[in-house]
Amino acid sequence: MPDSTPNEESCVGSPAHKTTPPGSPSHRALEILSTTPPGSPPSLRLSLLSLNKPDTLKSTSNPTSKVEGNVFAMDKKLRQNKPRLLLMGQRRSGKSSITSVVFHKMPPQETLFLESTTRIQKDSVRSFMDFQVWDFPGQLDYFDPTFDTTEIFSEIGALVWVIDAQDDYSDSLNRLTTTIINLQNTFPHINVEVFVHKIDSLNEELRSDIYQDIVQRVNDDLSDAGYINPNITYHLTSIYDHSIFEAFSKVIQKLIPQLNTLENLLTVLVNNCGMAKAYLFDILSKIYVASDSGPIDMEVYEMCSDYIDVIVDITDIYGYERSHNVVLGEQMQEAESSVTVHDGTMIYLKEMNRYLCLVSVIKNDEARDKKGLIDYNCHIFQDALNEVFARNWEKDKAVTNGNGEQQADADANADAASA
Ligand SMILES: Nc1nc2c(ncn2[C@@H]2O[C@H](COP(=O)(O)OP(=O)(O)OP(=O)(O)O)[C@@H](O)[C@H]2O)c(=O)[nH]1
Repeated sequence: MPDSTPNEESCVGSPAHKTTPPGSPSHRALEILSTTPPGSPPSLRLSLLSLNKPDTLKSTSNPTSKVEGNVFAMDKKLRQNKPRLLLMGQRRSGKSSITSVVFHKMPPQETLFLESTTRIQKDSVRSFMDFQVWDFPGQLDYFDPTFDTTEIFSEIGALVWVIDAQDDYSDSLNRLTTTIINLQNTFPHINVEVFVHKIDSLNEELRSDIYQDIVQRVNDDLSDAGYINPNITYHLTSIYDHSIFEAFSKVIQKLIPQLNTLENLLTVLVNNCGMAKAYLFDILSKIYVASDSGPIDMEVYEMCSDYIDVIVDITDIYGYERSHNVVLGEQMQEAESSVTVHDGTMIYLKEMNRYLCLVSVIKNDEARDKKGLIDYNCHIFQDALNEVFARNWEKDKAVTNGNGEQQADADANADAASA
């Protein structure tokens, strides 16, 4: 199983120097572009301290019943283990294409040559959060007594049901509702995410009709079976545009316990820097982990997502090899880049750690002229972010000598082997 972790060495190091160290008087920099009263402490840190508490999947009810026991087990396992995304649906609906495009950078056209999946394909994704993606063969009946359904569904983060919108989807809907009904007894809290897929060749009107039809039929079937307001989210997707990344982002975000914290941090950053929008992206998959509280503009999102490709491509060609054991001294370790496009909009990208990068859009003239300040604020944001995740890779980073990196790689290989 390939390790989908982005390679730290593929990042471009900016020749710029680190700005004023935290704790210096210019900590007030955050306030210069903001309405925060002078002298306030950095609000990013305050947000972090007040919000950095796991707040999902808590249950105080009696764990003796089977269902409640499962909720507890899921809660515990999701925190300790890698949550699983199960990709299910009919044959040729596009499941393997989705994992190949999102997690393996396969160009969409090449999915035409993918062979049908015959056994469960398990991908282990190592990133800001480790998770697994299980691609099920379309014909598999996982409620067959020979399958251990508890084993399959117990550590599940989300069930992603892929429907080919260009085909007759009646059978797929029947299987979907049967699956949900079967799971209701043992795992009632599972997130079901329905991808109404292959919408690229459908016009707007047809997309909307098919979407409505699917939602209606699933709701009707489930309410006939006695389930009102099932926990299902629908997404219109295609591997030929950004919609599949957008949909996967939404699925992954539900699994991040720190999502509220991240969104608050980004909102503070955006407000203080005069940014129009900011996204925190997973560099390898281009899934966005969080964004500020402003509305999502697909055009801006696509621009930010494309910009990551530009930087990663340039890095592949011109980036330098970083030796694990060399101290970089004053030089910034993070990639950083900005470009101003035809309408004066600035796109600003900054690597946050080996997995995540911040991409923001700045339209405000005053803000654009104060890039040094934005750099500084992003450093504060970076510190806060790394505290939120407080992960092993940060410990590795701190160990600039010794074998920290090799140990991390060994861990990665061990994980991949066991997956
Ligand atoms: N037009 C279009 N075709 C797609 C899209 N996604 C996948 N396909 C095509 O759908 C076909 C089947 O895709 P697969 O990914 O192999 O389907 P699968 O669900 O994994 O199939 P099984 O392995 O048999 O279960 C391929 O020819 C893909 O190129 C999409 O978004 N739009």
